[in-house]
Amino acid sequence: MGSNLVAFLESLVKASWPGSYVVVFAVSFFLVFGFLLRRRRPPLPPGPRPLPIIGNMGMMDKLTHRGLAELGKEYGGLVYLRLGVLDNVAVTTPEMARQVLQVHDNAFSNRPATVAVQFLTYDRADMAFAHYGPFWRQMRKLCVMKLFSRKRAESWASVRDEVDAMIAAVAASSGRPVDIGELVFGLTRNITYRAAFGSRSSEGQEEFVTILQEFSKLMGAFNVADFIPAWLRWIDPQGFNKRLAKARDSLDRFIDKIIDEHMVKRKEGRVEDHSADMVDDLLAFLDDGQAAGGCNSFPDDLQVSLRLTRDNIKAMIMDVMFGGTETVASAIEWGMAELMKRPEEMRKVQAELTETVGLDRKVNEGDLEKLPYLRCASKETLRLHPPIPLLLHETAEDSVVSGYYVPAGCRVSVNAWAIGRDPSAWPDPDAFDPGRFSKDGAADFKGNFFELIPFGSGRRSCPGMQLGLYALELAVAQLCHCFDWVLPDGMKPADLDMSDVFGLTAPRAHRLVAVPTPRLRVPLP
Ligand code: HEM
Repeated sequence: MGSNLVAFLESLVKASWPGSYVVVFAVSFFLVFGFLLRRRRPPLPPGPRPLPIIGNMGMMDKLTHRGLAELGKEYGGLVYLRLGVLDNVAVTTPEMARQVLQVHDNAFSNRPATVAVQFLTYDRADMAFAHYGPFWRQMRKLCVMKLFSRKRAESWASVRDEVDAMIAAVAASSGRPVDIGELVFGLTRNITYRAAFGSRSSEGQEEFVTILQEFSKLMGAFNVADFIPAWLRWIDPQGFNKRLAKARDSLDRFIDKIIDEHMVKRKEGRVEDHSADMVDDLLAFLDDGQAAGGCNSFPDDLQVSLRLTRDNIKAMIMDVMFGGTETVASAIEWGMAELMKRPEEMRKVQAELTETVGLDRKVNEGDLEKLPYLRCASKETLRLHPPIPLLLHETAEDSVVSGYYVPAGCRVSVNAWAIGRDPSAWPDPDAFDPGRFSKDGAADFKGNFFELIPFGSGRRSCPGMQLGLYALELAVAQLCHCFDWVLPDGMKPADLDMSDVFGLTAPRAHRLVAVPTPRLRVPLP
């Protein structure tokens, strides 16, 4: 290759074409400059040797939280993989997570998006996939101050009411096996649906669930287009593009109708602050010449510059549905499964509930902060089973982390699952032991304790954390307080299967089924 190039340059000079000296000089300059630059650049992080063109695509089955944790043990906390044309780095230790999410957070705060995600989020018109920048900052403010804030009565009321409805459904099945997985997935879907659209009608919900399922399949599917150069994507050998267009059309039809109904309600002045849902909140920013007014009671700095399109509103609603449904459902189901596998831990949680709440009423919101062991059990559940096992980030610029070069546009997977089970951070890391948190007061989710990052840390951390924790703790508290549970068909706790499946979230591979019997002295409604 080198000798061919030299021969080519010589032939240019021999041809004595007037421009040839300029071409020879320019090519030589760029070769020497490129060589010097690469020599001065620190090495890429260690990792398995990539093959020409396809890189490490032969190891696609390793790209799960478990597979990447194994690679981390072999190569260290920062592992480099090349997938087709894409640079990838996996982060598997608390210290490397701190480097990426805190020390170099400016460079690591973009989000990667597959072809499907890009299309289904209306070209990153949402917050979760928006690149870090002014638009994302304004959306984030809107979420933290309004959509998911403590003051937003409708979201919190929907958690309370829906948990009560779930407890009534369990009471009606007393003495018979209950599919807890199915139950809690329905619970969180109802909570987010109602918080987003204000409606409890199950009629529209079924259509919406079908749309969500198709979105979820498309976002998680393997698509060749993600690994080839952009100019070749039109080939679309798997016929993905048609399915993507159809899925987005269905969402357009569904949400446009809801937006239109909400706009009529706003025009007629029928929206009040306390009953506003997320569509109402977002419509206050719609760029249709009639923004503001109605239920808009935002802090001044938010009212200044945020103007949304219908696409922004649709994409944002999908963020809430995806961000708040499977994550919370998976955490509740794992929490209940761990407590059933360790009956002595279930007894400790129930003893605390009996002592604090008594057996004559259900748990209410105010009780939660007086239940420290329940909080420890929630932390332990999220340590062992972070609902989003890989936090997906992308670099905005070239960086050097712990002496290794990470190029701009590199996809970064921070392995929250591996970090929660890192043996140098957690003694006996695979054991469910809530008591470990009673001793360690520093272990919280505020973002500075990198050994425990189920909600991420830093700029892109979860804005729905308070709402998610509230739903998780209220549901687990209510299920443990109102009922005693045994596994069906004489199954022993030790036989309960605890395997998971890998996707954007990591739910249980097999749904948790158990038999409830009432525990309170008062009848449940
Ligand atoms: C147990 C419950 C939950 C867990 C464990 C969880 C976890 C996470 C994680 C790990 C991230 C990414 C952090 C990062 O990349 O560094 C995230 C982001 C996000 N979550 Fe949650 N989440 C939960 C509940 C919720 C709820 C209830 C909502 C909304 C109602 C929500 C909305 C979001 C959104 C919109 C983002 C994107 C933030 C951004 O990119 O700036 N999450 N969540």
